[in-house]
Amino acid sequence: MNAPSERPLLSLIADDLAVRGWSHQSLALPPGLVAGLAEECRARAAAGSLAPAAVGRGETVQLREGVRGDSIHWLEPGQSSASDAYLALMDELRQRLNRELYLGLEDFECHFALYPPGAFYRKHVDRFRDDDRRAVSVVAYLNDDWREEQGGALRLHLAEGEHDVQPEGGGLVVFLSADLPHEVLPASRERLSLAGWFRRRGAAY
Ligand SMILES: O=C(O)CCC(=O)C(=O)O
Ligand SMILES: [Fe+2]
Repeated sequence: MNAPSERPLLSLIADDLAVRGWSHQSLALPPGLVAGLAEECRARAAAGSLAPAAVGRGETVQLREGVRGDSIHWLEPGQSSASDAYLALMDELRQRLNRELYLGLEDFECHFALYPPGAFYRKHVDRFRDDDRRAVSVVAYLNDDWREEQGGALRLHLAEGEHDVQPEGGGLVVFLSADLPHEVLPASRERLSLAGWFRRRGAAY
């Protein structure tokens, strides 16, 4: 087994980001972690602690069902062992990206997202107009046995055309937040994920 500092997966992601600005790794997360995170997300949903997601930030924040239909819960350190394990892995990735790509990533913010059947997130970029700290986006999927005909793909609008990623449990998508328009297509079943952002220090106003 590789020591954490040697994890080849993290280097693959760094290489992809350097070469083309995005990376998709299937089976990136251990199955036990995926199961624990999915269970936590469902339990929080059942307890009513997911809130309808907003669009924008600060004074421009808006709830827009016509834009995105997911409900979310922000992760806090110490909230559960599964969440802490995920945050620890993300911190390893942050350090690796800084070491290999000199990105100067300072912190990570991340939320569970639950898209009910039919929900979608229209084409967007993740960097806010009034806050440019988000540098790298990371989405982890928590869905067992996803089938393509169930919809729910993450559609990346790349310079060379569209590329669809299925939200299969354990998969991880990483991309440069400022550069890549993307959208979540509606699905016929519930769709669980973690969406997060590595941030640089910056002048938010
Ligand atoms: O869940 C996904 O595949 C992407 C979600 C997304 O684009 C976002 O939350 O900004
Ligand atoms: Fe996004």
